[in-house]
This record gives sequence, C-alpha cells and structure tokens, in this order.
Amino acid sequence: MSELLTAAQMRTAENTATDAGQVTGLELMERAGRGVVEAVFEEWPTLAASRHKAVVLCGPGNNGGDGFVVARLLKEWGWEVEVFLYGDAAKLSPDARVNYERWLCLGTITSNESLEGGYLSANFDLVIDAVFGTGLSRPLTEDAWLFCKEMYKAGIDVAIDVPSGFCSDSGRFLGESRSDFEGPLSVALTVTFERLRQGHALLPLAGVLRACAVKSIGIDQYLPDFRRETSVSYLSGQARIGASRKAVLNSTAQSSSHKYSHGHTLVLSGGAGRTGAARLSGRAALRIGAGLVTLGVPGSAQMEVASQVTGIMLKRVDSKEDLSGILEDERINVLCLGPGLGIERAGGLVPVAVAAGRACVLDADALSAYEGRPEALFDLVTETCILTPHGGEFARLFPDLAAKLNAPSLDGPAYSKVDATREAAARAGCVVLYKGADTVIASPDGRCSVNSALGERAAPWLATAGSGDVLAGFIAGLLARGFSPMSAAETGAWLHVECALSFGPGLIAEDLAEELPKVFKRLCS
Ligand SMILES: NC(=O)C1=CN([C@@H]2O[C@H](COP(=O)(O)OP(=O)(O)OC[C@H]3O[C@@H](n4cnc5c(N)ncnc54)[C@H](OP(=O)(O)O)[C@@H]3O)[C@@H](O)[C@H]2O)[C@@H](O)CC1
Ligand SMILES: Nc1ncnc2c1ncn2[C@@H]1O[C@H](COP(=O)(O)OP(=O)(O)O)[C@@H](O)[C@H]1O
Ligand SMILES: [K+]
Repeated sequence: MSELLTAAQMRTAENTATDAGQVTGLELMERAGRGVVEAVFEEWPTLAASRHKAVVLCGPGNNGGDGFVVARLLKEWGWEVEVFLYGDAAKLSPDARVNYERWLCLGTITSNESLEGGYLSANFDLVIDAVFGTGLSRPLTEDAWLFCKEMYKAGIDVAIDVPSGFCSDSGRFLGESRSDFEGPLSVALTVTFERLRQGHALLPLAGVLRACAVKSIGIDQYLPDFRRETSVSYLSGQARIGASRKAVLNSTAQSSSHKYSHGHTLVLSGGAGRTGAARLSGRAALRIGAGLVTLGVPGSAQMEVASQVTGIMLKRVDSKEDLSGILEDERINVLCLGPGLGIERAGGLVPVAVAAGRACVLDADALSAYEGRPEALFDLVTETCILTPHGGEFARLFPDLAAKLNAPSLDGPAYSKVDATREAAARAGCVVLYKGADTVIASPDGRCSVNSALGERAAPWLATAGSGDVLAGFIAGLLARGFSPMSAAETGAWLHVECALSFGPGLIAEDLAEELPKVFKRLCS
C-alpha cells in the first residue's frame, strides 16, 4: 500500500524542504528533469543507446521549467531536441526562467506557428508534455487548448507530472469536454515525483495513462505524516496487504480452530428465480474464509436454492419475524443484504438486519430501497455497516454529491470521487465503497483508499453481471473473520481485482471466488 498525494500536499512538502534550507527550488527542478530522463530510459532502454529526436512542449510555470531541464539533458545526451513555449517568456516563473535561459545556450524556441499540420507526429520520436502540471487552476483557455491539442493529436509519449489539462487531484479534465478533439487520449509514460498524485488513480485520467513512473526528488521526509487520517492509500499492483491481514488469510489454510471461530455470515436472498445473486455472495463469503454461511431464503425459493448449494446452509426467511428469530443465534456475526433481494423485501428486512447490531454489508437493492429517503437509511446504519454502491446506487443515496461530481469542473482542484466518497461516508456514518474501475473506499473518520483496476491492474472483464455480488460476499466473509469494516472493504476489493487478474479474460462472476485459492496460495507463499 502506498499513498496518493494532492497537489497542495506536494507543494507544502516542497516549501517545507526549501524553507528548511535543505534544497532550492531550482535544484528540485533539476532533480525532477533528471528523473524524467531516467524514467524514459528505463521505460525504453533502446532510446538511451542511440540518437533520437524529441520535442518538448513547455508551459509558463514550473512544469515548463522541468521541460527545459529535460530538453537540455537530452540535448547533452546527443539527441536532436526542439522546444515550443506556450505563453510569454517574460512571465516565466523564476526557476523556469533560469532553465529557459540555460536551454537558450544550447538551442532555440520554435515558433508556435509550426505546430499545425501534423508537425509533431511527422518529425519526432518522443513528444514530451511539460505545458501544465499540478498548478493548473482553471480550464485551458482557447489558445492554451490549441497548443495542447496538437500534442494530444500526435500522442503524448511522456507527460511530466500530469498530462496538461487534467486536474491532478481529481483526475478530471478541467472545463467542458473538448468537442473539437475526438481522438482517443492516451499517454504512454507519465513521470511524477515522490508519490503518485490522487488523480493518477482516478478516472478519467487513470484510464488515459498507460504507465506511470515515480521518481524521487529527495523530499520524502517532508511529505505529510501518512499516519494522519487525511491521506489516501493506493491499493495498487505493488500493494501487499498488511501482515495482520495476511495472517488471517493464512489461517484459512491451516486452521486448527473451530468453524464457529471463523464467523457465520447470513446472506439474505430474493424470491424464486432471483436467488443467483445471493448464492454468488454466499459462496464468495465461504471461499474467503467465513466458517459458516447461511442463505436466508423465502419459502417459495427454498427448492430452487437447495438444489444449487452444498457447503452453504439454508434457512427460511419470509418475514421480519423470521429474520429476528434467526438472529437470536448470536454466532451469526455478519449479514449481507441486497444482491437480488428485491426492493420491497429489502425495505422490510434492512431495518431488522441493521438493528441486530452485527456487521452488515448493504449492497444493490438494500441501497436502492432507500431512493428518495436516504436519511432513513443513514439513521439506521452504524459504524459496523458497509455500503457498497455502484454509480447508479450512489446517485440514489447521495444525489447532491453525484450532481457535484458530474457537473463540469470549472476550478482546480476539481471535486473528485475521493471527495464524494468521503462526504458520503461522513454523512452515512459508516464505510462507503464506491465501485468502479477506480473503486474508492472511505470511512467516516476520513480514512480513504483507492483500489485500482486500471493501468497495470486493468481488468475490464470484471465488469460482468454478478461481480458486485461476489464483492459483497468477499467483504462479508472478511467481516466474519474479524476484519474491521475499512479493512474488510479494502482487502475484499483488492482480492476481487486480484482474482480477476489471475483468471483473465473470459471471466464470469462464478469464476471469481473459485480463483481465490490460487490467489491465496500465491500471497501466502
Ligand atoms: N511542487 C514540487 O514539489 C515540484 C514541482 N515541480 C514541477 O512544478 C509543477 C507545478 O508548477 P506550477 O505550480 O508553477 O504550475 P504549472 O503546472 O506549471 O502551471 C502553472 C502555470 O500555468 C498557468 N495556468 C494555469 N492554468 C492555466 C490555464 N487554464 N490556461 C493558461 N495558463 C494557465 C499559470 O498561470 P497563472 O494562474 O499564474 O496566471 C502558471 O503560469 C509540477 O507539476 C512539477 O512539474 C518540479 O519542478 C519539482 C518540484
Ligand atoms: N471497467 C471496470 N474494470 C474493472 N472493474 C470494474 C469495471 N467496471 C466495474 N467494475 C467492478 O465490477 C463490479 C461490478 O459491480 P456491480 O456494478 O454491483 O455489478 P453487479 O450488480 O452486476 O454485480 C464492481 O466491483 C466494480 O468495481
Ligand atoms: K504536463
């Protein structure tokens, strides 16, 4: 697990380091430029071995300053380099100005008039975007867009910090979408410093980046104290679930304890013909380590479910009273409600389930049942609950937050999925896991993680019917094993993607839980 930074956190770290007299801004810029060149040669080793042609598009701030450093270093490496400048050279930031002048000792600035007519794609091996970075505070002006558009059309090979126009906190393109540019946006390599920015993990930006490199510029010790609650964790491909979590997973394989000490999950099912979703959740809970799983099924569906399950037990739950009766068994420590439950049945059963005071995963219909009256749900839930909405369900429960997220972003930093999920968790008073290829998990105390299924962890085949039901079951099973709500949501979401990656394309929801043993074996070896 690593941390994601906001632009403000990075700026503070930079200022603290320079104020402490540890380093100058100019030196940081030099290190940043050097880091970019190193990352390029690491990504494409053949480029280091011979002469190539690069173009660096620089902007008016320090991102442009980094660009001038890169241009100089590549030129000194023996490459042919051209530089374009957006904006007035007289108004460059002071450090950028120094590097602009250093560049002028080696080369020139090409007139922006040359940019048109496919000049970039026709003439260069490497197109480097150093126009705007983390300082972008408003949508690109028309002339800034005309400058950047040529770069996007050619295809950006290297973006310094962030591709220009995107907000590095939210991952959103600032302003209205650009109807005059239809090409697919894609950036081969993005090089950033010390840690990834929050926006690198969030859509749409995360979907544009093919590879990211993080280079040190020597200010790690000035980064925020990540034990504080304001940081955002990144559950990435490199993430290794913590030792305690691993120990719990390990114990599923070598248990000498009784099954009841591994918890008992009750999954409530819908009626006949709608039981598949709950069966998926139940099996997932069992596979991930719940000692026992019971499906609570209406009488009309008992035969259907009985013919489909083996390791899972069955109890008849037609009414609230039936559910209350079953919950007298205190060994049931977790409930999972929503998948295939039906809106009406959910409306009746959710209050009883939550009032029982056990850990509780509320998904799908258990959330949609509260459309138009979300406060009723928030009044019920406690911090032992987890809400797992997808985008549609999120908008039903938090229409104002969804509207903010969908409105055009006219200022930077723009309102992000991290902001929305944090607000949602604070409002609901429990952990909220907002699904997607960039799943965001937040707890009411402000802790937050992004679980990525993008970039190196892209698993688009996870968007298949029923995969969310499996996720709900994974989380419920981990809760049964004693994970805290935040940990269960993080670990469940992370393992969900690991299973999808391990299985590969062709995956259907049924395959996910069956892939777990392989994933566990790899983790525990
Ligand atoms: N922090 C660190 O630790 C380190 C940071 N480093 C580097 O610095 C970068 C951040 O630099 P930065 O803050 O100077 O901002 P940057 O992205 O260059 O843009 C600001 C310029 O753009 C302008 N501008 C803004 N919006 C605009 C618009 N819509 N249309 C047109 N213009 C617009 C804005 O103008 P203004 O708003 O002032 O009028 C200003 O001139 C960071 O990404 C990294 O590469 C490294 O050197 C190493 C250490
Ligand atoms: N493009 C994608 N790449 C990876 N994972 C995705 C993508 N789209 C959705 N997911 C994941 O797939 C699951 C879908 O859940 P959900 O929308 O509830 O579907 P269902 O109701 O069919 O189970 C979620 O875990 C979500 O994070
Ligand atoms: K950039």
